[in-house]
Amino acid sequence: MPGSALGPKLSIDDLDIKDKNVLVRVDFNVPMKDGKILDDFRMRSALPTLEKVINSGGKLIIMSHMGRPAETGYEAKYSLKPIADHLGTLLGKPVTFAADCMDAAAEVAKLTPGDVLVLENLRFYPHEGSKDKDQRLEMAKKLASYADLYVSDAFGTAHRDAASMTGVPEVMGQGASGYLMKKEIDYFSKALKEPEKPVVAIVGGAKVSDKIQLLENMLKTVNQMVIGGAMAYTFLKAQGKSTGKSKCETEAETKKGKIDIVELAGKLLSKAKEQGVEIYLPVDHRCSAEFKDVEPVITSDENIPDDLMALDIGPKTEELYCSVDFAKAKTAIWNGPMGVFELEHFKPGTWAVARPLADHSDSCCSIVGGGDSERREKSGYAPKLSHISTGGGASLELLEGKVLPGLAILTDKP
Ligand SMILES: Nc1ncnc2c1ncn2[C@@H]1O[C@H](COP(=O)(O)OP(=O)(O)O)[C@@H](O)[C@H]1O
Ligand SMILES: O=C(OP(=O)(O)O)[C@H](O)COP(=O)(O)O
Ligand SMILES: [Mg+2]
Repeated sequence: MPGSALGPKLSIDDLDIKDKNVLVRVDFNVPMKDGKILDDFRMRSALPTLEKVINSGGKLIIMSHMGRPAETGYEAKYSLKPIADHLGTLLGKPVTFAADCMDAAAEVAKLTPGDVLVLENLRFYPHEGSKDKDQRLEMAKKLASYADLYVSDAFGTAHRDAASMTGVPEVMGQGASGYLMKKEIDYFSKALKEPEKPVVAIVGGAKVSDKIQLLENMLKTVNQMVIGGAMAYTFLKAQGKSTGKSKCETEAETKKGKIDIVELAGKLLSKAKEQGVEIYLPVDHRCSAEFKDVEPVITSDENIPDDLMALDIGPKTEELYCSVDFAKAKTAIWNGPMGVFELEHFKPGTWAVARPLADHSDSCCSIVGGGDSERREKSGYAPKLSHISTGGGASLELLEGKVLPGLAILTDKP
């Protein structure tokens, strides 16, 4: 497991913060709807690190991405301004905002010890997530110019080789981990080093092209894999079922170019069979003609009619998924909701999976990850879950055995 294999990293506690400009990369990519924050779990989780900088007399500069802006440049729905305002409430002090993350020197210069500045969404520049390292470094140099010290608390983004994650510490020649990063890595080093078997993985959500590529290696570790969310439709397509108007990803961008993930899903199903891993797929769905919170149409089987989109697993699937042997499982790893649980009518599937996990919490170590995890926590089952992680893709990559670039780049403890 990389966290432990990499050895301890320089910590925020090792830094002399007083009067220094401290640039902290956080993952404030929180779920939003109509400019409102649906779940601030990721923000609250980073507060100890932010408060440490403030209370140590540092000048705090916070940077994050938000969403996946399609075009480069400003897009109101992905602005971090509402996040900066909410952070002011959480910290109980004024938070200033730099409307252009690459032109923030004037705002930085105004900071006095204990002040807080939030930079606008890093992904408004293509450099942040560019495949071209030089382009990433160009941005990293600018960001690094604002600060004396770099701290990463963005566990949820640690699997991304982005300008702000790997470029800035490379340019500055220094990078320390914040408290959230350390807490997550410490937890996963123990829990995933040798996960107690049988292991059940529950995989859903919307980032299908990213996450499907992690499943092949996970087959080595898991005994049962329960699939929901949009991930399910790529698998059903591979089985020749109809997926209607559902969000069904068919291609993924990789370092070697585009790959066909329907084909990959088919291969995964055969491989799972060979390796004795049971894969569970939906046998019915809750659907709608449009992406709206309306009374669902329930399909009679796994096929989705052409004029409908599936937005949640159906009642028969709920029953099937509840029959998974959670009583026997010793470890359960859950990433991504079973449906669009932001919408009232499409949350039952996600809640249905949370219930058996909570019921078997005495015998099974249950780890839930992702930007939406806490709303699963709000289902009322969370107090019984073992660990709620701020990282979805990041925790899956750890489970798969990958080294997270955003962690590897941090300075080793002397
Ligand atoms: N059937 C579906 N169709 C479209 N989107 C879905 C579906 N099921 C789940 N989602 C969406 O997946 C999103 C979360 O996906 P993802 O980011 O991959 O998971 P996580 O943040 O838990 O790692 C939620 O916003 C949810 O609305
Ligand atoms: O929300 C995130 O990941 P997650 O949805 O897998 O938990 C992170 O902020 C990373 O975002 P990205 O997957 O758009 O790079
Ligand atoms: Mg997410």
